[in-house]
Amino acid sequence: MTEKTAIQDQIQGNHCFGCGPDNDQGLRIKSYWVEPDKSRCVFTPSPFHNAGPAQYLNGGIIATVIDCHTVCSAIADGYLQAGREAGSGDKIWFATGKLDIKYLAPAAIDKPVILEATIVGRGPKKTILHCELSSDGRVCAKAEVVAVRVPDQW
Ligand SMILES: CC(C)(COP(=O)(O)OP(=O)(O)OC[C@H]1O[C@@H](n2cnc3c(N)ncnc32)[C@H](O)[C@@H]1OP(=O)(O)O)[C@@H](O)C(=O)NCCC(=O)NCCSC(=O)Cc1ccccc1
Repeated sequence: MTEKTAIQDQIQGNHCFGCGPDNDQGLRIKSYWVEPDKSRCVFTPSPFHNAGPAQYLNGGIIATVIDCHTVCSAIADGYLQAGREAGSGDKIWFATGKLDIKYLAPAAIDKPVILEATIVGRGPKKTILHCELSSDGRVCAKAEVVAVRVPDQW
């Protein structure tokens, strides 16, 4: 299930600030399946992504990369569950319904953060994921995300 092409590069028409290849001002994160139901993303912050203290990563950026990594994984999983290649045919689109984050430790601004998302539940209209964000070998945030299926014209 490990793929060389990022999930975001298989999905068409994504202008999202966090993950859209079509947003040239955005973070443009890239996510990859590493196991069935498990995806990974490495994001390298820029110095201006900092929190109040210059050495730490901003909490909103942390939320954005968790949101985008998990929702893109839900979208890619939607294609898998439908037995279709990601991005093929009618668009499968999910939106963030719930994003519940525990910030456990500060993440360094000058080190990559690693995100690992696991699909823990699927319903007809929603996918539930857990995500951990680590920096320098330490878990800095844990999240539960509910991604909700929305119409393709959403
Ligand atoms: C679509 C929805 C989230 C839910 O519509 P509804 O008509 O209410 O949905 P419906 O009643 O059909 O429920 C279906 C199932 O879902 C469940 N469930 C629902 N809500 C919640 C909840 N809050 N918490 C927990 N669960 C919830 C509900 O219980 C039900 O479960 P069931 O099947 O009974 O077990 C709507 O409130 C909305 O548009 N919100 C704004 C979303 C938005 O702007 N997000 C930010 C922008 S997107 C982004 O940035 C990411 C991105 C990146 C790249 C690319 C794409 C995306």
